[in-house]
Amino acid sequence: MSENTSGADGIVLGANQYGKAEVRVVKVTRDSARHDIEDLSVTSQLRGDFAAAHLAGDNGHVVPTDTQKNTVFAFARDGIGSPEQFLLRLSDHFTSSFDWVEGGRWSAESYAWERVQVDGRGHDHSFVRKGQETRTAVVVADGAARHIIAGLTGLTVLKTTESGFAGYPKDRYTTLPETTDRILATDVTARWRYAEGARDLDFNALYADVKGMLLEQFTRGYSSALQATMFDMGHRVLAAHPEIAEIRMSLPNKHHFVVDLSPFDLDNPNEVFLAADRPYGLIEAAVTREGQAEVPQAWEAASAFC
Ligand SMILES: O=c1[nH]c(=O)c2[nH]c(=O)[nH]c2[nH]1
Repeated sequence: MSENTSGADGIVLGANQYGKAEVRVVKVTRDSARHDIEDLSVTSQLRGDFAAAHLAGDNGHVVPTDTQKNTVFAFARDGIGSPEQFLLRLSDHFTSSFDWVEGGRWSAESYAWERVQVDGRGHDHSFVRKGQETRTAVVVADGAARHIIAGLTGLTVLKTTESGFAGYPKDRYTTLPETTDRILATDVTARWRYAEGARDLDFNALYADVKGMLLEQFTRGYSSALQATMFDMGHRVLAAHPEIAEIRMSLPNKHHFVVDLSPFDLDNPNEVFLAADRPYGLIEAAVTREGQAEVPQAWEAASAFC
């Protein structure tokens, strides 16, 4: 019986990974009376030779998920710095400590806090959760290679004009009226992959800059479709940042329908809308660089195993 075959019936173990999911770690830095806080949900997953555990009940290679969780807390003792650096450190630790760990996937969500304002000044040790987006990071280790994907999700934006949708094909099922003045609203989910070999970047500064560019580009000019606005947002980021190889976005088109107020003898010059929650358009694309090699294994791991 080969190592990954369960028997003579030809049924074999396929790709696998395992670890601890959603380790909620909060690090307070308290070198002075003015504290800082970092708040993460970290997932650690190991890949390598774990066939014996699945096929023979032999746990000799199974670094417990409990140990993976403990390692997250122990490493946080030294500070987190940026989610990307923290995940890189975890990836280096597990792949160098255990011969049979050939790679893995380490991901994090991070939640931003800001100081409570008291008398016009940010409080030393009281914080209020920032209600905007969640920052995301994924490090995939594949032998010596490290794929780093940063991102954000839940960045809700809306513009009340300078958006339209016209010029589309019509068939017998088309009822949508063309418009040159509509609300454009979406929840931005974006992930961007750093170029190979990028390890020592200022990931926090890059994150702030990319988020700012996505927001600013959303405001700019007339949007002929969410597709065009999405491409412009991605283009802006890649043009400014050579260290970013590609960016992918998933944008729900959160429809706002003008309500017909004529039954009440009222006009409605684009002022009263029904904000529909579903169905919604879903506009997704990658913005990348011509001639650049694709790295499907990094993206496969960015979202989920299955
Ligand atoms: O920006 C848009 N893109 C579409 O593809 C589309 N389709 C649709 O019905 N409305 C819109 N709006």
